Amino acid sequence: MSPERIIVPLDVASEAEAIALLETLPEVTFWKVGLELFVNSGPGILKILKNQQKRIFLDLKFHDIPNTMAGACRAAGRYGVDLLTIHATAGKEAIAAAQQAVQEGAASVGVAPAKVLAITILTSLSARQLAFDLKIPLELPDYALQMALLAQEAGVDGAVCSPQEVAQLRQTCGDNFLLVCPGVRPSWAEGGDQKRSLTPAQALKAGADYLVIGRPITAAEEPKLAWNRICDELVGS
Ligand SMILES: O=c1ccn([C@@H]2O[C@H](COP(=O)(O)O)[C@@H](O)[C@H]2O)c(=O)[nH]1
Repeated sequence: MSPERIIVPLDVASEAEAIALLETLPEVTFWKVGLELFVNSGPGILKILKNQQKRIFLDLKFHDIPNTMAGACRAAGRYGVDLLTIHATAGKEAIAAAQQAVQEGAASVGVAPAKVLAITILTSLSARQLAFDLKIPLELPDYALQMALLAQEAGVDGAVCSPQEVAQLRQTCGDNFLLVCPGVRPSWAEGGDQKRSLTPAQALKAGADYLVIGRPITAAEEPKLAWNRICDELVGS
C-alpha cells in the first residue's frame, strides 16, 4: 500500500499549528484542509501546501442552492486543489452546477480542475440517528448508495463514504468512481465521534481509493510513530 493513499486532515485552528504539523510529518504527501482551519485562517494554507508540493483535499462540504454552489465552486476551482467536497443532499441540479463551476474556475486560471466528491452521509451518523433524528426511511447502507448514485448521475468524480459502505458503492458505482473514506480507525485508536469505522487495512480491502485518518495520527502523543505504525500495518495491503 502506498502511504500516498492516506490523507491526513489539518484539523487545527491556526496556520501556525498547521505548519507545525507539516513539519512534524514531512512524509505525509496528501493533506486535507477542512472547515476549522479554512474559516480560521483563510486560503493562505493552500499556497503553503502547494509550495511544499503537497496534494490538497479541500473539504468545505458545500451545501446550498445551485446558483450559490456554482459561485462557491467556481472560486474554489481556482485554488488548484486536488479534491473538493459538496453534499449530495444538495440535489442533482446543485451537484451538476458544482461540477461544471469547478471546471470553469480551474480553466479561468489555467490549473487542473479539482475532482469533486459528494458526501453521501457523514461518518459521524449512526443508523439509529438516520432513522430517528433525520427521519430517513431507508437502511443506512441503501441511503448511502442512493446518494452516491445520485452524485454519479449528476456527473461528479466520486463520493465520500464510511468504510462500512465502501464495498457496496465500489461494486455498484464501478472502478472509475473515486471513493474516499474518513472514519477509519486502527484497532488501537479511539473511535471518538466516528460511528461507522473499519481499520485502514479493512477499508482498503473493501475498495477505498483513499483513507482520511486524522486524530489517530494528529492527536497521538507522537504523531510520527502513529503514522509509521499505520503504514507498517498496511504493508502488503
Ligand atoms: O463523512 C465525513 C466527511 C468528512 N470527514 C472529515 O474527515 C476527518 C476525519 O478525522 P478523524 O480525526 O480521523 O475523525 C475530519 O476532518 C472530518 O471533517 C468525516 O470525518 N466524515
